[in-house]
Amino acid sequence: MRSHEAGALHGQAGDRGPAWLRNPEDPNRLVPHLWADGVSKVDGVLTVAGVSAVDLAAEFGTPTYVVDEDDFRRRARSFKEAFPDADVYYAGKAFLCVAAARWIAEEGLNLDVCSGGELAVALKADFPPARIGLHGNNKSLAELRRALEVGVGRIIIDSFEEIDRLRELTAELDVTAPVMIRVTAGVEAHTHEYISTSHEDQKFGFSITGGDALDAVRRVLDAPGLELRGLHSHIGSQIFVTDGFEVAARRVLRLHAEIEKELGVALPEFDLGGGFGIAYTTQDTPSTPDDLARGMLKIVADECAAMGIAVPHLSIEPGRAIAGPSTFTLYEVGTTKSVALDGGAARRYVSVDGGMSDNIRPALYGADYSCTLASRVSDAPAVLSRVVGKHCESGDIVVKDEFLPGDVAAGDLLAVPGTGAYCRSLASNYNHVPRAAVVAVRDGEARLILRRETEDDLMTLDVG
Ligand SMILES: Cc1ncc(COP(=O)(O)O)c(C=O)c1O
Ligand SMILES: N[C@@H](CCCC[NH3+])C(=O)O
Repeated sequence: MRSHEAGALHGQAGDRGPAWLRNPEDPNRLVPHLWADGVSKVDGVLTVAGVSAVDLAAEFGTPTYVVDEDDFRRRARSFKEAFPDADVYYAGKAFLCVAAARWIAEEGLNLDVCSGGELAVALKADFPPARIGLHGNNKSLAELRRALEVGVGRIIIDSFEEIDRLRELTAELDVTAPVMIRVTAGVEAHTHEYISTSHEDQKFGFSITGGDALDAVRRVLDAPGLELRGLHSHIGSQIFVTDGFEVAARRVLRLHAEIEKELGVALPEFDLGGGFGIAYTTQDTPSTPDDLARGMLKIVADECAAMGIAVPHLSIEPGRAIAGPSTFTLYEVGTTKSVALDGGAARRYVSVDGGMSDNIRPALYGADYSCTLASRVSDAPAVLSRVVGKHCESGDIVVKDEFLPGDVAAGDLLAVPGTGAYCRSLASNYNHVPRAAVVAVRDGEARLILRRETEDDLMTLDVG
């Protein structure tokens, strides 16, 4: 893992020099760590698990998210193997559909859902409810009721109102709800402000320093239908600097120990959350699950030993680190333009047939991506290019700066790696563009797992 300066924004624009200061990479070769295991180039054509991008575009159209199923499964398994004594909850908000939920179940992971909709997908996939955790800072009564009725394994409480709602619902349904309490440890996660969740001034969790966390613990312990399993801390997403996890673990374990000493309750569990960063560009060098496990398990063990408490049963919630690298988005180029810049330089704009409706992350967080020509070999000199979408926004950027062969033209296919997390799940219908399809590829076979929306789908909602 590379070391970072505190405060740098990783995977977001601004954490590295401008692309034009870097050397262009050979456009006919891939930088392996940005792509799923099964992806390579054969005579310039991108292939995944033995299927060519040209064939995928012909069969499924573009834009399409293409998942290397084995890569997704391998990443899920590698968290399980690195944390053998912990429960690994895949964070479904990163990407969820029935097929993905089944892969997660088959690889032995648990599932974190954060809405009634995600819960419904999990249930449609026959995901065992006891292995599901329900998150959310504003769960509705209906969502809580459904979770209790189907018997989810745990509900992560995020507000005082939720404690009252659960108290009433558990009495009405005559059930006991296993719960965790989400706390904010007051740490800086060194990621984009919008995906940072453990500083004090934000909406998630109960503050430890402000005393709400202990208050929530008392109230839950007082509620007859609630069984408090432990504390939960999630400090943010796309994090590379592991100090944040360490500080948070220490602070939460101190509260855990205080609960044992002051209230006489030894909580059996502790959830460390997710947030592990992935490589979007050549500048990002993420930790492996093994690295993460070594660091996090040691901190927990050392801290518990220092405080004289038993090590609680741990859980983690990786989302992006499982789904993100498994997928690339395949686009077709429609138009190109060269624009003169101050100082005599030019920028080449390459427009593709998707954009912020299938990947809002560049517009929302200034996130940086890379891309490659996927449909042919090219010997044309590389030109600094900006890949943009088809939406009516100048911020509709897919890849801010990339060296692409100067002959890229209408009809070429481009592929953007690392789009498995928070792209389809954050997709929109902006400009009434139907949401893109998701195709899983394994052993030379491509299978549609989420079909493309159609204009008819959009019209069904418009009741005139
Ligand atoms: C509570 C919780 N757990 C897990 C995750 C997954 O985060 P990531 O996809 O960065 O691993 C999130 C999202 O940030 C979250 O809010
Ligand atoms: N949507 C964010 C991550 C949020 C994680 C959920 N709390 C991203 O794309 O980076």
